[in-house]
Amino acid sequence: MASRNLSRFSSFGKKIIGIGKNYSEHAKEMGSSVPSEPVVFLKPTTAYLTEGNPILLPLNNDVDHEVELGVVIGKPGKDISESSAMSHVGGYVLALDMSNRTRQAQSKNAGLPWALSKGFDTSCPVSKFLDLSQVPDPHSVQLWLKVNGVERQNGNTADMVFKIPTLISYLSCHMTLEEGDLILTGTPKGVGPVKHGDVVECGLGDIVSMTFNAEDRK
Ligand SMILES: CC(=O)CC(=O)C(=O)O
Ligand SMILES: [Mg+2]
Repeated sequence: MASRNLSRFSSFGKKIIGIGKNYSEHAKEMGSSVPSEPVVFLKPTTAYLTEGNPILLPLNNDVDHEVELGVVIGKPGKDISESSAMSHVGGYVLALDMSNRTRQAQSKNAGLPWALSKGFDTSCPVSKFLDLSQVPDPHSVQLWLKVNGVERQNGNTADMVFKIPTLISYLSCHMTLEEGDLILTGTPKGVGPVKHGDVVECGLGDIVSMTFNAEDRK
């Protein structure tokens, strides 16, 4: 695996590509079947949030937490093969894919895109950038999340349906991947609501953790 130091990224200013239902137990808890190819959505760059700033809950206040491993693209590419895909990874972040469930259910039922349910401001809290040496095996790390100190999610990236090389190859056949793009690789089971005043703490094994307060947006 190429070793590039991309710790110069203080934020990941490029597009955020979300992958849905990439853990079978989470697909099951959502009442969905396991997809036969990756389910893809986008979040705008205004979704990024760093520690020290609150998650602003949208007005209908029905937001779930989803803790995820984020893959940061370090080398641009199009039509990337699975065998070369990992050489395009520049590093990782711990990420939250905050999701407005009421709106998402409305969109699903109407056959409409998830953009508003997934893309509201502050819907993508991220940790500091982790370079490749900090996550030597991205397919074997624990993802955990607590709300107000109570565990809600605890899963392992080994259980991803589509592994990182498959995701990179698949996505790059549809859109050019740019340096600084972030791929959210899906969440394990245990998603649940976050309300005003809640404290959300999550981690990637003992590699990194982050904490965010949630507030109703004004
Ligand atoms: C049902 C979802 O919101 C899909 C998703 O984002 C996931 O991580 O799975
Ligand atoms: Mg997600």
